[in-house]
Amino acid sequence: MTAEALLDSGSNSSSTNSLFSLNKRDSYSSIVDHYLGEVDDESSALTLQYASRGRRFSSVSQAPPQLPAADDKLVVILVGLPASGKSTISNHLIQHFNQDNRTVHLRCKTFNAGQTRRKLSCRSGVMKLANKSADDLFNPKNSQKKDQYAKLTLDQMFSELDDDTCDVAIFDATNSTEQRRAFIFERLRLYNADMNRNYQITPVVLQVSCTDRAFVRYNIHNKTFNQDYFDKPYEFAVRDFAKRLAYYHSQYIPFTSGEFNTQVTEGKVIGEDNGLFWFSVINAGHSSSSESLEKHFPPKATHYLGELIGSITSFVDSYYDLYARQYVQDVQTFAKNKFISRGALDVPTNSSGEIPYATILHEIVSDDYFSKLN
Ligand SMILES: Nc1ncnc2c1ncn2[C@@H]1O[C@H](COP(=O)(O)OP(=O)(O)O)[C@@H](O)[C@H]1O
Ligand SMILES: O=P(O)(O)OC[C@H]1O[C@@](CO)(OP(=O)(O)O)[C@@H](O)[C@@H]1O
Repeated sequence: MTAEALLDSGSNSSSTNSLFSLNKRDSYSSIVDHYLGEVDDESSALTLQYASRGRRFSSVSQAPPQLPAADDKLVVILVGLPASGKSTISNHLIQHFNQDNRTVHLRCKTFNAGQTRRKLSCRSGVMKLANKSADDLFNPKNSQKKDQYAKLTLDQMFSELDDDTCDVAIFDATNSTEQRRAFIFERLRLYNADMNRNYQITPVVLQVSCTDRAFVRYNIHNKTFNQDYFDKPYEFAVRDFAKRLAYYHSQYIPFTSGEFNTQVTEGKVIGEDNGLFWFSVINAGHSSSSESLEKHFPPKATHYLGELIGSITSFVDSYYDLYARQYVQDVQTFAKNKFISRGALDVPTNSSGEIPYATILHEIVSDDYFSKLN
């Protein structure tokens, strides 16, 4: 099945939104241009069939440890529910790469599907409210619409990797279904098999999960100040985000070793084995993984790839100590407080100009709410 068919299968909705009625093969840039009136002649549609070729990884002796091998790129595929900490942890990963001798020279960039959505659908800067379920992007019935933003973001990512403007690309989306991830892996294999492409890309899955209810409440609270919700009343924002999260829970399939093995096998079968790596951060590193996380090096892995994977391994292993202690303290402090000032925003407050957030948060994101999540 092709990458396009993979994403289209399983989705039975048809959209009337003009963005989605554009030709599937329109690139991110051309669609952004269409909407924002910017000029950019980039085209990154993937239309090829697999064309197997020899790997172009340099041998160990050719690749100085501090420098990227000429044709090696890394894509970090984030997997995790909304508000699990994906964007925060990926920013920390970039900070870590910038400080690690092995990776300090790398140009890292995040490609965020949520930003693409906001850029294209919140043109006034404000997220429009869905009046009916057919307009609600996060309702699983409308997953095809959300997939379009992910596809555009991926197009942009491949285009920038191929233009050599970054070495490590982080694909920041929930990527919460197996079907979505199969699509991404398929796109990566197509890229690697394309004789006209300049690089070879190795995928890394970074699964981020958050099961601690105090962490989830704190994270949702912080989400209500982001670009989707800054203009909306606190209670509305919490309710809307909680609904979004419940939708995601209803279709979330975590990455597993079974899926890992399937993807490794697929790469070998078509002769495009670029390796695959899987890492996991649970509760900001406060909990450890019960699963055996997997590393599959490609047949001609370079020293450079080994250094990169070593750097990510040390990041994940020390994540809590180096990046999350303050966060855990903040969650504890937050759990003790009851009010917050919401600045000049026109939202209901008490007589001191504060929002009784704890009451609202615990009423909506209640223990009952958690127990009903799938
Ligand atoms: N590891 C973490 N360190 C610090 N803050 C975090 C962490 N994880 C989550 N948060 C808080 O939760 C909020 C939501 O996290 P975010 O990274 O945006 O989640 P996601 O990208 O999965 O939707 C952040 O704005 C931040 O305040
Ligand atoms: O397409 P998926 O994988 O769901 O991911 C993109 C979506 O993730 C979200 C989930 O809330 O990310 P973000 O919080 O970064 O804004 C949405 O904004 C965005 O539309």
